[in-house]
Amino acid sequence: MPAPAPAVFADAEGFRSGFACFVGRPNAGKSTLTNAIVGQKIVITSDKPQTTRTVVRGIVHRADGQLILVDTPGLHKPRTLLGERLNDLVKATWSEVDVVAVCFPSDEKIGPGDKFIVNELGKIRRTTKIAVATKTDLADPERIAEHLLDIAELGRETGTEWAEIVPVSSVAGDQIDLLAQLLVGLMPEGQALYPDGDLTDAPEEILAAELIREAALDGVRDELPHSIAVVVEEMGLREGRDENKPLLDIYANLYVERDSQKGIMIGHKGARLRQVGTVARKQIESLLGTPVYLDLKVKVAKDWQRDPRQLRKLGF
Ligand SMILES: Nc1nc2c(ncn2[C@@H]2O[C@H](COP(=O)(O)OP(=O)(O)OP(=O)(O)O)[C@@H](O)[C@H]2O)c(=O)[nH]1
Repeated sequence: MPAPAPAVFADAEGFRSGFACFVGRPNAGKSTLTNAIVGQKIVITSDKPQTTRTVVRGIVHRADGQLILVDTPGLHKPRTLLGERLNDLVKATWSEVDVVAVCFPSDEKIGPGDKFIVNELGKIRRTTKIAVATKTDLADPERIAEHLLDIAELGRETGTEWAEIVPVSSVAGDQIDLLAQLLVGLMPEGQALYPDGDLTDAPEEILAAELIREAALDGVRDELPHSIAVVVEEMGLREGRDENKPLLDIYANLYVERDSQKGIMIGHKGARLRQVGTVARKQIESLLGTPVYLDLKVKVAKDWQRDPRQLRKLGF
């Protein structure tokens, strides 16, 4: 991780800086909201629950402050060792940030999963909590009003004091700027923590691996999404290229848990893997701004979600 360097606003009076994280049950829209606030796709999203596994920071630069967003996996009842590790990661993050924003999707009623999260969050006393009603484009005004009341009620029931309750839509871009402004206002006074213009401090290898995983998740079903892990083994500019025509070589392995899954990932005559590679390559090129050569291989790491040694190897 590069050392944070002070930015131009470092000495501006009244400048605020700090850390916030979005939490919420799987699929609540946390990653999409992170990308919307940062203004660029730095976190992968998908319609499969529990997509987020790594903690990636998004950095929001505003005239009045700098907001560092930490993305966390959805908290859920753990069924595997991976599940337990992810839950631990979530709680460790909560106690380290200045503000925790709990996301409640407006198109769904508040349920036991949300209560579980807010109760757990209540145990972390000092952190400021706000509630975000996400996906308001999927609900009509009456439903949103009812949802906001339910969120306030959940706060009362669990003894949680919401510093704000904010409805937003990442897809429609509604109230995103307001949310950023409110979050910055809740940060402690202090100088910028990252250089101006940096959008994330996640290493490029991690970003590339995540974009490959996102492409691989598209169109797979059942338990296969959870079985996919991607590791970038090697990444570097190809030597001997003209300075104006760089090419970034990326060698990555896509792990699944069983031979049958390997077959599905590769597809008929390799068609599916080629498609995943093409989609991922374009996304990586657009994020990093360099043409990419992507060498993607599918490997089997038998039952890796339950095996401590393999989990470590895959970065968990
Ligand atoms: N219509 C609409 N859909 C949204 C909005 N925000 C997110 N979604 C969709 O909801 C799904 C889940 O979004 P994510 O951002 O991946 O959710 P998450 O909370 O990060 O999910 P996990 O990583 O599983 O914890 C995706 O299909 C998104 O496109 C929104 O504002 N409006």
